[in-house]
Amino acid sequence: VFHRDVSAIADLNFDFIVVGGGTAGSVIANRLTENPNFQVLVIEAGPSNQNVLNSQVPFDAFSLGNTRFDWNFTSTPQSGLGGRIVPYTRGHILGGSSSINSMFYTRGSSDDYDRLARISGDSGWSWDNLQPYIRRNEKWTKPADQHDTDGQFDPAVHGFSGMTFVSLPGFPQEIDDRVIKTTHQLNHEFPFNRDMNSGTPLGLGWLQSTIGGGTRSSAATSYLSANATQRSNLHILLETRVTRILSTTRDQLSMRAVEVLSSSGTLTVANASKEVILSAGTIGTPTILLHSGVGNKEELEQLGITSILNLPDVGRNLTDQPVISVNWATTSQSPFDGLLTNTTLEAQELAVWQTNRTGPLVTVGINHVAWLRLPDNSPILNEFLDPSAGPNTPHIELAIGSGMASFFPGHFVGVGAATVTPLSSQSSDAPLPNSPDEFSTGGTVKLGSSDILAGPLIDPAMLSSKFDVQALREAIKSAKRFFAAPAWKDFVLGVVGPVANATTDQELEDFVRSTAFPSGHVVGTAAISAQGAPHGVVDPDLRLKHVSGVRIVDASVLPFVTCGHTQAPVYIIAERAADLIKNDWK
Ligand SMILES: Cc1cc2nc3c(=O)[nH]c(=O)nc-3n(C[C@H](O)[C@H](O)[C@H](O)COP(=O)(O)OP(=O)(O)OC[C@H]3O[C@@H](n4cnc5c(N)ncnc54)[C@H](O)[C@@H]3O)c2cc1C
Repeated sequence: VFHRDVSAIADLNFDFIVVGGGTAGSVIANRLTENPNFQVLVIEAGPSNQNVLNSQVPFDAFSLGNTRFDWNFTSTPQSGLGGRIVPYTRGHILGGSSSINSMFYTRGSSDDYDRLARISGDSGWSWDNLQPYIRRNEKWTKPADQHDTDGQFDPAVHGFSGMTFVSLPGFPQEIDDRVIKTTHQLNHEFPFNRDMNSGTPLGLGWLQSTIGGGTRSSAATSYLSANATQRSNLHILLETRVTRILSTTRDQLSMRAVEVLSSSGTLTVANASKEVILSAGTIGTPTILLHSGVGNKEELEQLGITSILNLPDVGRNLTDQPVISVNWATTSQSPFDGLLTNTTLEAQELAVWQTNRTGPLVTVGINHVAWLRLPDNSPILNEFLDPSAGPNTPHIELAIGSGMASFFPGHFVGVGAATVTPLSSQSSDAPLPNSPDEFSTGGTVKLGSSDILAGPLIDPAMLSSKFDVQALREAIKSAKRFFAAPAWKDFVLGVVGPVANATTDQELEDFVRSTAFPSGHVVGTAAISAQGAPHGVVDPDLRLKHVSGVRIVDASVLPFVTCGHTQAPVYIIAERAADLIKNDWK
């Protein structure tokens, strides 16, 4: 049942209130309302995803930033980026960031989850024990062009009856054969990996995406499809912002109420008899907690916010993967090159998409990804403690695409390169921890004022660690080796843009610092830690530490970023969280 006005729920009683109808919030809403005895309210700040064409057409994913479907946050000036302020895109729409993201489906490595189990002291978060939840989420389906996918994935590691569609690329690129040939020619550096979601992502393989039938499959289209939203025990209040969570008894640390700002500007309070579940994302969740007086006591009091609980790690340890892009000119004659900039061709292809959900618009223009480790003898790994979760975990991602995905007209191939295990250190003289599991990054979400409507101050401390810069530098060198393979002879001409003339390490570093941007894979601001640990924000069962009635379920709880894109980990965490909550209220 959808509502747009807070008055519509005034007379209703809820067992659970889910704050944020995003990736995780949609999972929780669906799974809890499978129990007809649970009355659930979801409060989402953004509008409905219904009929938002750009959220449906995969190729249009990039057009959703800087619109009303984005919170339109920006970072604080980043000294690691030469003082630049960078956009901080976050979904402001039902389905949250899953309604606006690039749809890569990457679980990360088995090492990542085993590390989470180690950090939390809860073996329930290990790779093996999460397998049922991975399968509950995933609904593997054929690609839009129905091509033969034999050898392009491993069916044994996939779920076929879950909720969110996952498929291989549904439109061929002219470079596909050359990419695969390169895995043979440069087998040592870029070995073919049949399935990057098997727990061992290293190597180069076919990208899997949350796309089904040529259309984006988001948390809203899967978990909040009509099947769920027709349930009389599920209420979804759209275009309504939660400003704070509030104490409900004289015991300040029982917080089962939320303060809600309606679209017309009035403040009201809604109560949950069982739990409030914060699923407002890595930026939204700490923002709400800080406004509620849960955070660093001293910092909050300086802003005039009454402290309810001194929990200094709220908003700390914000971790994001820095990305750069590098392009090569080619001799291609492909009509689809520059599609993003050719409005006439894109309109024609949109008509094809609208008629039968095929054509180049069924992908984001990337068909392959390479996941690479820095060599064990790399000087970077001598200088820094290896930040990866283990030997099956890459440090670098190269997303490889033809000119289709290029932002300029012309004929190109390109890579989006990321440091997927960033360190972004607290300060250059911060002592090294004893083990990588103890790393905490220097990124933060803070408040600049007690005004509940003032935006958060987002500081990802991007490229503040030399490791992150050096890994990106290695990524560029690796991509150059990739396109120098014989497979690219007579096709690839040369690197374009400012990196073309960058040969020394300093020149490459200058390029990295002047062009890197955040990936959107931001985590860590309400991190899980072991039961009873003095640090962290939530216990292993995702309850807010020292508080009753509040759980956090979203990307903010990840204490470190998994070695890939983060929506699959969020779906997996949310599926298990739903089970934990249901079990607690049997
Ligand atoms: C541009 C971009 C591209 C990305 N590409 C990929 C990709 O290709 N593959 C991948 O795996 N991951 C990708 N990601 C990351 C992935 O989408 C996120 O990690 C994941 O969706 C986060 O889920 P979440 O539940 O934590 O938050 P979200 O899905 O962002 O949900 C939070 C929800 O809470 C709502 N909200 C926030 N504050 C309030 C409030 N005060 N009151 C009410 N509602 C509120 C928001 O509007 C939103 O709907 C991308 C992210 C971005 C931004």
